[in-house]
Amino acid sequence: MIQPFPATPHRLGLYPVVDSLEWIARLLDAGVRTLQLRIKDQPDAEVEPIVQQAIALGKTYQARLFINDYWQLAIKHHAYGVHLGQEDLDVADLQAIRHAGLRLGISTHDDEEIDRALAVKPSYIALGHIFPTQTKLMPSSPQGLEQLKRHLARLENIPTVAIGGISLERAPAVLACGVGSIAVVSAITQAADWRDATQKLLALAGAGDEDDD
Ligand SMILES: Cc1ncc(COP(=O)(O)OP(=O)(O)O)c(N)n1
Ligand SMILES: Cc1nc(C(=O)O)sc1CCOP(=O)(O)O
Ligand SMILES: [Mg+2]
Repeated sequence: MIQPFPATPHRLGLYPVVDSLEWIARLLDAGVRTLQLRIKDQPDAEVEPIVQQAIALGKTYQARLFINDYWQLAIKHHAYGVHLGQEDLDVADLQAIRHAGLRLGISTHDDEEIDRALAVKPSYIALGHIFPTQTKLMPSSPQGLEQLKRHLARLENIPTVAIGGISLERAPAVLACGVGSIAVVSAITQAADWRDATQKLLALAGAGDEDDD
């Protein structure tokens, strides 16, 4: 029988996804407690010191820092968790991640991908992209809120994260669907006032259910 990945709080709250140590530091200082370091397609040697420092910072704030893609570095430096996409599932050593005690989040974009993700018994399932996004070139169409609701109905027993085009204005409608977390990039990193945007998003989504970590 497949062992489940370690649990996260059921509601992960506001979940910024950022690409630098500077962003990690300022968001932790602003009260964010679930976040992701997402650096794309760089050599491990360049990424390793950033991953290492980000993990150390996350621990200082007792935050839930997920490392995107670089699962070996996440294991080596004892991250809270790893986030993987469907293609990553083809190559990552899930057993090694599980044995190391890291949480695992998995991206999904349709029913088939949800089936595949559930079979791995991850810590959370991400559902995207909900709205059009400028941040990443997506091969699929936006799912919209009705599709999100449909997915959530079958995912009551696992933490869920919505991602893709979630702005401050759209966040209340996404959260009203019952999802436990909203992952955002541009709503914070492209905001005219990132601190104000972060506080407003934290007020809407919360920082996560710290008590049941
Ligand atoms: C919370 C969250 N959801 C989805 C993604 C996308 O992950 P992936 O499909 O692996 O694509 P890249 O981010 O690696 O381009 C994510 N990073 N975080
Ligand atoms: C990194 C990523 N993954 C997605 C998915 O659907 O899997 S959407 C996305 C980008 C999200 O950025 P923004 O909040 O700026 O739209
Ligand atoms: Mg990935």
